[in-house]
Amino acid sequence: MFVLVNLKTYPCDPVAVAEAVRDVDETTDARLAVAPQAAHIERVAETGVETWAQHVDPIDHGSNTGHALAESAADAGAVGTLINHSERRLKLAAIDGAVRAAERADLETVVCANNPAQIGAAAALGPDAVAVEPPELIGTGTPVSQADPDVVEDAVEAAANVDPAVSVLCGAGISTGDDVVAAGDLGAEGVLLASGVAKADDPEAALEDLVEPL
Ligand SMILES: O=C[C@H](O)COP(=O)(O)O
Repeated sequence: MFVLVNLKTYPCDPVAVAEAVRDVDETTDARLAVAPQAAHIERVAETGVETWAQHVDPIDHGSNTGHALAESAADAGAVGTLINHSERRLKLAAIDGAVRAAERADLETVVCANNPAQIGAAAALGPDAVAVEPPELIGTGTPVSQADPDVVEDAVEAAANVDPAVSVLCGAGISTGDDVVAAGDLGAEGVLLASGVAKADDPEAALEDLVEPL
């Protein structure tokens, strides 16, 4: 299972969480990675943890003030990027452009979507993976794998119908090892999570619980 920890803009210490993710990664067969704010990518990557960007824009080098250039994320140490997170939505053409920009910079891609229909559309754009996240469950602590298992199974089916090479993650409310196991049982190859680790009093203990059954 792939466990991707998104730090969003939570007021955690990104390096401390990164070190916790790195240390727990060394204890498990699961693949762990962390997605900090753009300004923290370099410091986080220097810890040795697998580091992802939270977003890149559909742009190339040039006149694009304030945009996130895929090559800059890669230069800072990112190896992948989220695209179209529920909190950073893009229009379809921009999602396509962002996937192409990430490919140009050799970044792995996870395109997020709200529901199975959007997952099918996202898979058609050829990312490495898609992540289904019902927005109403994000940050609630109520795991999508238990509260809305159909959305995960339907997302897995929708992606497979379009492109079986695109793997499926699920996210929203996931904070325990049981939640991750449930996600895997529904066909997800990984989970995207944030508050369960980034807002935990002890992120390393939260991560240990997440990977314990894997
Ligand atoms: O990127 C992470 C997702 O939005 C899930 O967030 P959450 O784990 O806080 O529900």
